Amino acid sequence: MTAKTLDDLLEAGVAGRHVLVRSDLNVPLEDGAVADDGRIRASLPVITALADAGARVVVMAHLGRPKGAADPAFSLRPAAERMAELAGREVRLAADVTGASAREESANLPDGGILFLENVRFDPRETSKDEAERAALAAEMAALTGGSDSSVSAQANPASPSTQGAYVDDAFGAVHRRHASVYDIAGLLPSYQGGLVSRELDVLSRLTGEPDRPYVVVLGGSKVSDKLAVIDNLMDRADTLLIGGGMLFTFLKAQGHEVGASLLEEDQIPVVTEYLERAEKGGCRIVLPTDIVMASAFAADAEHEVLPVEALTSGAHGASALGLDIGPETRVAFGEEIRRAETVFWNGPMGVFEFEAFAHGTRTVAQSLTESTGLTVVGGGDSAAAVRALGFNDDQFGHISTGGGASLEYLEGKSLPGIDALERSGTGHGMNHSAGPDAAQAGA
Ligand SMILES: Nc1ncnc2c1ncn2[C@@H]1O[C@H](COP(=O)(O)OP(=O)(O)OP(=O)(O)O)[C@@H](O)[C@H]1O
Ligand SMILES: O=C(O)[C@H](O)COP(=O)(O)O
Repeated sequence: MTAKTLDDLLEAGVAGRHVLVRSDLNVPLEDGAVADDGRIRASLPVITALADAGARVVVMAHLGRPKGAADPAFSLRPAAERMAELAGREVRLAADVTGASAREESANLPDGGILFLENVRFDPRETSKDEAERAALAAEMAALTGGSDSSVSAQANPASPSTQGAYVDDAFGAVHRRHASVYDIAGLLPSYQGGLVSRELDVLSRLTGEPDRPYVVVLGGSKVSDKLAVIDNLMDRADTLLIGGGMLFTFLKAQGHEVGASLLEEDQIPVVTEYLERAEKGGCRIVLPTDIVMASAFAADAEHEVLPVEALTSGAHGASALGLDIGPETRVAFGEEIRRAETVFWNGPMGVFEFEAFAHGTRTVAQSLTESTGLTVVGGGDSAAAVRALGFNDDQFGHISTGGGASLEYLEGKSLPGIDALERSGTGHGMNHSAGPDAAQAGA
């Protein structure tokens, strides 16, 4: 089962047609402005390629997690404005998702025009667990492609080839969500995989297939339980796992060390112990830090000292001390492992990089990736933001995944609803397309 791609759609011809594009424009904002435009830049090529080919491009995206109602703090306006700057052309923004404004703006969109719908999560049906609710919203979204007669559903509309709509999913960061604009919509229109999704899947599949060795996975961050399933899957594939960030303290605790007030997930200790035993029996090496930066408090200016891991056993550092970064000896060791690797996947900062005093581990890992001659992949929203905040450029890495949860779920071997929906659409199974040239293609 393969999904149809953007090239298939461009070949079929898009001039004068409405094309709904789902993008992941979930970017951090600071004082109402876009703080990191990585996801906007990554979404630009598909949108401009369609507009350049004469499509009427209707972009759907979410921002943050508003509570199913319009909330100006989560408006896509800053993202639309940034997109307009980057694209050097007008980008219009509807005042709602599928309401009167969206219908009117969409109907009046000229060939080559770009329209953003408002944050799709302003409509509670977008993320609803109720399939019928999601389906109703998806039908309204699909109807936006039907010209001015928005009351005609996409299924019922025997649209002529010149007006028939299409759907492109380019939101890799959201493909793990069973949401109306990601999943349900693909059952209503001829659907295509965007170039960003194709590229992400292409790179990430090299990590689950036959990666060049040594294959080193660097894991950090703060969500220990989220990442344990990834460790389970990757232990059979990677040669070495380097463990840093908040998650390392559950490993140290499992080895009998005292970790004070450091991040700890006590209930995961048996799981972690099993991983350490599995690693000892051969196969994958799990490399833990040999020294830690212990701080007196979780603060940018907290007093701190470097302690060798053995010194943690006595608990002399006190119950309120907490580990906020890997130490200098560990930085050197991790750096060497990374530079020797032919394939590196990194997810999760090594320390609290937001505080300069505890950013050294993350900076060293990022620097070492840039010095590696192999394939280097950075995955995870915070990890991508960290490398940029620390002054690195995207092109210093083989690939910076726009997906956090999505890339992890992919590496865990989970099926991704957004991808499944496109593949089903590609084979025509369970689809309900309107007639037209793409309907024939979708059933091919
Ligand atoms: N020792 C530590 N103690 C507490 N927090 C830590 C520690 N090391 C790293 N962190 C925090 O981990 C956070 C990032 O973790 P997370 O697991 O969310 O990363 P990610 O997977 O890249 O992001 P996302 O989940 O958004 O895709 C950062 O905010 C960082 O400050
Ligand atoms: O930031 C992300 O990982 C994606 O945009 C998905 O966002 P979500 O976790 O709120 O669904």
